[in-house]
Amino acid sequence: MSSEAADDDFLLLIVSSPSGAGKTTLCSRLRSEFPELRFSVSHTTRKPRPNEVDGREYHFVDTPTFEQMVRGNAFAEWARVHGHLYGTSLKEIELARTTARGILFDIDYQGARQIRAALDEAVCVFILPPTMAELERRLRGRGTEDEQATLRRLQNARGEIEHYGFFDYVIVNDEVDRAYDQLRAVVFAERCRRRRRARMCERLLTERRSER
Ligand SMILES: Nc1ncnc2c1ncn2[C@@H]1O[C@H](COP(=O)(O)OP(=O)(O)OP(=O)(O)O)[C@@H](O)[C@H]1O
Ligand SMILES: Nc1nc2c(ncn2[C@@H]2O[C@H](COP(=O)(O)O)[C@@H](O)[C@H]2O)c(=O)[nH]1
Repeated sequence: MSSEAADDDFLLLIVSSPSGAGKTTLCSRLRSEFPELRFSVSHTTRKPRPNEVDGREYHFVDTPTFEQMVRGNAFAEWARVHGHLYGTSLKEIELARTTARGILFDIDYQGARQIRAALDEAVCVFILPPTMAELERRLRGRGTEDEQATLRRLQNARGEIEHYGFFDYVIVNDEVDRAYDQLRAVVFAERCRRRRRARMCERLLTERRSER
């Protein structure tokens, strides 16, 4: 994974949160508004939920397949999260670099740290629930996990929130429209980073008088 090859305009946007805080909801809005950001489809050993499609939400694989990919250095990052394996393949990032203006990762803090270690320009956003009680209400309300998995995710939430200091931006998802406004503002602000404008500045500087 080379960051030198990166186009200076290419945005690597990582969105993380404790389970149930609302990052999938917010990322799906981002994907509609910014189709030029390619969503990174992770591999996971978790079983698909009823509405999930292989290749769309995740590449669903069994544990031996995932472990073989780890041994083959196929992942840019991978981690065990809530008892399952999840990973971002190098191929996902390469595909985004050749077909899109950026990549959107919905990954946990462990993955965010690994991507950032390899690609320093990655922008990391942490989504928080307004309260722990609301987190539980949302997770239970979604109804996708059984009781044991729900408790595990709720128990892991505190340990995840402890990593807030790593992130560049923290957004409290109290009211979804307000939280989304803040997330899209991050995209607009990051697009204006000086390093993403270097090519534009250089072009202006080399423009000849007659071209004005
Ligand atoms: N601001 C909000 N107010 C109320 N409910 C919300 C809000 N944001 C999201 N939700 C709801 O909370 C539930 C969890 O949201 P979502 O699935 O987006 O969480 P997540 O962070 O992606 O969780 P996971 O990490 O488990 O995938 C969903 O039912 C979603 O509709
Ligand atoms: N480190 C990684 N974490 C990932 C990846 N894909 C998803 N995730 C995170 O796992 C949890 C649970 O997701 P769920 O879909 O089972 O609810 C959540 O925090 C995701 O962000 C990945 O490739 N690497």
